[in-house]
Amino acid sequence: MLALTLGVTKSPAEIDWFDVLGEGIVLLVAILWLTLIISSRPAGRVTEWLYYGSLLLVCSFFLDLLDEFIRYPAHIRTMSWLESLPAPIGMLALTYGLIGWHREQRVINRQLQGRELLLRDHRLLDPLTKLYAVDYLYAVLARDLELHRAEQRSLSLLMLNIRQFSAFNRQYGAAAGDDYLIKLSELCSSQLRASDVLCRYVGDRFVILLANTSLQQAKIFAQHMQQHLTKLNHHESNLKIDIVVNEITRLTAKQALQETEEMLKASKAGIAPSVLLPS
Ligand SMILES: Nc1nc2c(ncn2[C@@H]2O[C@H](COP(=O)(O)OP(=O)(O)OP(=O)(O)O)[C@@H](O)[C@H]2O)c(=O)[nH]1
Repeated sequence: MLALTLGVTKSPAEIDWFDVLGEGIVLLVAILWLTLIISSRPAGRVTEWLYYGSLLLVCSFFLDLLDEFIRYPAHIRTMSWLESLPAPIGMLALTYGLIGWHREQRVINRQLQGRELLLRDHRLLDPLTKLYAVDYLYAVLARDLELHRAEQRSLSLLMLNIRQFSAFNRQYGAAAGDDYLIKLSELCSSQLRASDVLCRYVGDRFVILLANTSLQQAKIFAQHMQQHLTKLNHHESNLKIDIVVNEITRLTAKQALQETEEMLKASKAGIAPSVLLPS
C-alpha cells in the first residue's frame, strides 16, 4: 500500500521482464524456505530466528520485485530503505538461527549414536516418533543387563506414561495426539546422554534406559525430565505424565519391564507413590 501511495505504476514498455523473472524466482525460493521452516521445525527459539530471518528476506525480495512495476520519485528514499534494510537484518537473524540449528543437530546426532550402538536396522524404528520400538528395547536391554551385571555397574530404567491420553485423542483428535507424541519424543531425546536409550514402548508409553545410573541418580534425572516435560503443556490441554524409576541390574529384560509396568500401574492407582508425582 505504501508502494502504491508513494509510487507510480510503470507502463508495460518500461518493465524489464528479465529482471522480473530473476527477482520473482528469488522471491519464490525465499517463500519456499519459509514454508519448509514452518512445516518441518518444532516450535521454539531456533525456529523463531529462522522464521523471522526468512520473513525479512521475503519482505525485502518482495519490495525488490515490486519496484519492477512501480517507479518511485527520486527524492523519496523510504521505499529504497525498506527494500535494502530488511535483507541484511534477515540474513543475520537467519544465520543466528542456523547456528542454533547446527547446535541442536549435534545434540540429536549424539542421541542417534547412542540409540544405534547395538543395531542399525531401521525396521526397528517406530514410524511415528522415529524412536526405536519395543523389539529394539528388548535386544538392547538384554545386552545392557549382561554388560552392567558383569561389570557390577548399575542400570536404571524410566517408564513414562501419558495420563488420560485416550481422552485427549477424543477431545482434540488423533492428529493432535500424534503431534503430542512426536513432541514428547523430541523433548525426551534432547535430554539424554549418548549412552542412554529412549524407546517407544507401546502406545502412549515410553522407556528410557539409563546406563551406569543408580536409582538415586535416575530419580534426579526423572525430576529434571518432569520439569522439561511441562514445556509441552498448552493452556487448553494439561496432559500429565507419570514417570516411574526402577533399578534393574538384578533382573532379566522381561522381568525388568514387567516389574516397572507393575510400578506404573500401582502409581496410577495411587497404591504406591510414583517416584515422581505428576506435574
Ligand atoms: N494419537 C495417537 N494415539 C495413540 C497412538 N498409540 C496409542 N494411542 C492412544 O493412546 C491411548 C492409550 O490408552 P490407555 O493405555 O488406556 O491410556 P490412557 O487413556 O492414557 O489412560 P491412563 O494411562 O490409565 O491414564 C489409546 O486411546 C490409544 O488409541 C498413536 O500413535 N497416536
